[in-house]
Amino acid sequence: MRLALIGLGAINRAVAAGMAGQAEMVALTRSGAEAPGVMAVSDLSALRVFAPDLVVEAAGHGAARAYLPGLLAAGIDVLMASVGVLADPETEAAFRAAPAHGAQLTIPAGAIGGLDLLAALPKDSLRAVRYTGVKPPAAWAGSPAADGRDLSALDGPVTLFEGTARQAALRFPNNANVAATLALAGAGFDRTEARLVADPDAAGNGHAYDVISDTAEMTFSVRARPSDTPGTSATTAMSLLRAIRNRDAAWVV
Ligand SMILES: NC(=O)C1=CN([C@@H]2O[C@H](COP(=O)(O)OP(=O)(O)OC[C@H]3O[C@@H](n4cnc5c(N)ncnc54)[C@H](OP(=O)(O)O)[C@@H]3O)[C@@H](O)[C@H]2O)C=CC1
Ligand SMILES: O=C([O-])CC(=O)C(=O)O
Repeated sequence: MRLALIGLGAINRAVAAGMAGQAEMVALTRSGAEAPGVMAVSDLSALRVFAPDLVVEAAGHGAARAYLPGLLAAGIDVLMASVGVLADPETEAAFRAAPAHGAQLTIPAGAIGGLDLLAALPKDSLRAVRYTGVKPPAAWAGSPAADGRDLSALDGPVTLFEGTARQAALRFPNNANVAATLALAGAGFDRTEARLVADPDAAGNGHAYDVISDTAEMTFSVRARPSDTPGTSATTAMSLLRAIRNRDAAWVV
C-alpha cells in the first residue's frame, strides 16, 4: 500500500509506526518533518507524483480545507481526521462535489465509537443526540475556551461550551471533531447537541453521548489516554489504522 500522510504529529506518527513495513509512506507538513520509514514531500504536487492509494489527513482544519477536495477531485481516496471542517456549509459542499473517478472520502470514528449503530438508525427516527466531551485543562490550551481564563487554576469542572455540533466543531477545531463525526453519522450538525467541559480531575479524555430514537436508546462512553498532543486521544490513531487496514482485509468487522 502507498500512503501519503498530511501532517506528522501525534496521530500520523502513530499511524506511520503502525504501518511500518506494510506500506510505502510519504508525509506533507509545513516544516518538512520526517519519521522512521516516512519520507518528507515538499508540496502537494510531489505528494501526487508519489501516486498514493490513500491520503491520510491529520493536520488540522486549514490543511483539510486546502488539500482534500483537490485530491478527491484528482480521483485519490482520502481518510480524514479533521472532520469538523465539514461543519462549514461551503466546505462541506466542496467536499461533496469533489470526488472523481470513484474516489472515496472515509470519515473514521476517530476518538469515539458506536457509530455503526447510530448510522444504521433511520435519520427521521432520531429524536435527540447529545454529546459531552470532558478533558483536563491542558487539552484546551490554545482554544477559544481558554480566552481570558486561567484554566490551570480550575478547582472543579467548568462547562466551556454548550450549543450545536456545528458551532462546537467550528469553534474548537482541535477538540470537537468527534462532535462533527457524531453529527454526520446521526442527526446532522444542527440537531446534534454538544457540551465541552474542562475538568482538572479528569483522568484522560472523556467522550460520552446519548441517543434517543424511535427504535432504540443508546449510550456510549469512553475515557482514553491522551496522545503526545494532550487534546488528542490515543484511540484516534488506532481508529485511523483500523480504517487503513480494512482496505486490504478479506473480512471487515
Ligand atoms: N476525528 C477525531 O477524533 C480527531 C481529529 N483530530 C484532528 O486531527 C488533527 C491532527 O491531530 P494531531 O496529530 O493531534 O495534531 P498535532 O498538532 O500533533 O500535529 C499536526 C501536524 O499537522 C501538520 N500541519 C499543520 N498544518 C499543516 C498544513 N497546513 N499542511 C501540512 N501539514 C500541516 C503539523 O506540522 P507542521 O507544523 O510542520 O506543518 C503537524 O505535523 C487535529 O488538528 C484535529 O483536526 C484530532 C483528534 C481527534
Ligand atoms: O482526540 C480526542 O479526544 C477528540 C478530539 O480532539 C477531537 O474530536 O477533535
